[in-house]
Amino acid sequence: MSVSAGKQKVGPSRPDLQGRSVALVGLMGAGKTTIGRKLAQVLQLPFVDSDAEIERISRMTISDLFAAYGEPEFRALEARVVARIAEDGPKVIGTGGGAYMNAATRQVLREHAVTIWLKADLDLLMDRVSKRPTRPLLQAPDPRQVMQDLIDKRYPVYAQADLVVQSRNAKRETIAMEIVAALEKYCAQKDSE
Ligand SMILES: Nc1ncnc2c1ncn2[C@@H]1O[C@H](COP(=O)(O)OP(=O)(O)OP(=O)(O)O)[C@@H](O)[C@H]1O
Ligand SMILES: O=C(O)C1=C[C@@H](O)[C@@H](O)[C@H](O)C1
Ligand SMILES: [Mg+2]
Repeated sequence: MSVSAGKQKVGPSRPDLQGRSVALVGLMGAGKTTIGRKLAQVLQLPFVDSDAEIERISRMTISDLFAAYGEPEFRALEARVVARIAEDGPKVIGTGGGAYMNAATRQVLREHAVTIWLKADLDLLMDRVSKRPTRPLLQAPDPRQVMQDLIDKRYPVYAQADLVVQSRNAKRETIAMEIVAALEKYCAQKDSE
């Protein structure tokens, strides 16, 4: 069976995920939500975004949750939501940027998903996130420095993901198909172990 993203037809087969989900991790602006949605179409799986799910359940925006309850409460809620999403059958999961920093969340994702780190450089991230003021951590006097600090702190942890795909200003379909190719290789190798 061949898979296609939009008009582009690429790749001979769909990865055999053996019931696992695919979870995208990485920093704010890397494209987890945007690419995740496209990837879900290609893999014919449901797409769930943990930030959107948190907003739906709480009926509050992420910014309002941070303001009303503080970051630690948000993180606790996020860990519960990601676990529930991951345990609930195969899908593509777009995680919030900080979700993978939680050790219990990493464990849940190890058990239920193939994790992909969408890696991006500072300029790309800043270009992307500067368009909308929806990310509370970046409502700071020097958001670029905040992002650099997050890169320093988080990249060694994101590096624990099963696969790394470089995010860049390429078509969403192109990045999604790179992920499919990486998944095919990864799953084929796992199956032969
Ligand atoms: N390949 C791409 N080409 C052009 N724009 C893109 C691409 N991928 C994402 N974007 C844009 O970059 C912005 C950030 O993307 P997105 O919201 O998917 O990031 P995210 O990783 O989910 O961030 P967060 O952790 O804050 O949820 C969005 O405006 C999106 O439209
Ligand atoms: O990187 C982060 O810590 C965050 C990323 C977003 O997805 C949201 O989950 C929130 O703005 C926090
Ligand atoms: Mg997102």
